[in-house]
Amino acid sequence: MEQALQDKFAPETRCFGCGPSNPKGLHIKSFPEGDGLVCRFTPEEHHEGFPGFLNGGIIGTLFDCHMNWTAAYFLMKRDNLPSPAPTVTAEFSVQLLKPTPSRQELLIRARVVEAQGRRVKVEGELVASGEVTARASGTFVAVKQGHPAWGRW
Ligand SMILES: CCCCCCCCCCCCCCCC(=O)SCCNC(=O)CCNC(=O)[C@H](O)C(C)(C)COP(=O)(O)OP(=O)(O)OC[C@H]1O[C@@H](n2cnc3c(N)ncnc32)[C@H](O)[C@@H]1OP(=O)(O)O
Repeated sequence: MEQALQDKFAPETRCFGCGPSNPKGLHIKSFPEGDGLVCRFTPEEHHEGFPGFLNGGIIGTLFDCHMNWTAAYFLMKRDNLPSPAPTVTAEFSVQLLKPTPSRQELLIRARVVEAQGRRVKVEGELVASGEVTARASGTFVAVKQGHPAWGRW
């Protein structure tokens, strides 16, 4: 199987949601598929909000990181960069449509809906057993040299 973008481009990073090197992180894995990226994530019991259902903040982190990588990968392709652009989250919002079951594999899809310069808008959805349980949208910005995140991935 092809490597996840996080493992291929940023194996040393420690982001709570997507850093492969954070021993306490979620270790999400994003893969290009169709016109966006997909991520499959199986929660653990300590990610629950109530028994059998996922905590809303964890859902937010899944979207935050996966949409961030969607923006970073989009900019890499658009601008012919050697690696994903160093993007940070400027804003994002999540709609929790129904409780998300936590004891199964979940699918998160994301795609770019608008891009201008360094700013990329992304939309995402979380699917459990074929049902969309949450949606999200966000704005991600590629940072310039001098930003605290520059060169830290
Ligand atoms: C080997 C290499 C491997 C590389 C591998 C890379 C992997 C890449 C994936 C990483 C994945 C990590 C995932 C971590 C996810 C976090 O946790 S990131 C941490 C949380 N986020 C932050 O700390 C960001 C804090 N905010 C900031 O630093 C700054 O406000 C920002 C977002 C960089 C923007 O500041 P700026 O660069 O000065 O940009 P600015 O000129 O003000 O705005 C640029 C554009 O964005 C728009 N914008 C700015 N802020 C906002 C906002 N809040 N809402 C809407 N639009 C906004 C502006 O309107 C402007 O739009 P245009 O006028 O150009 O159309």
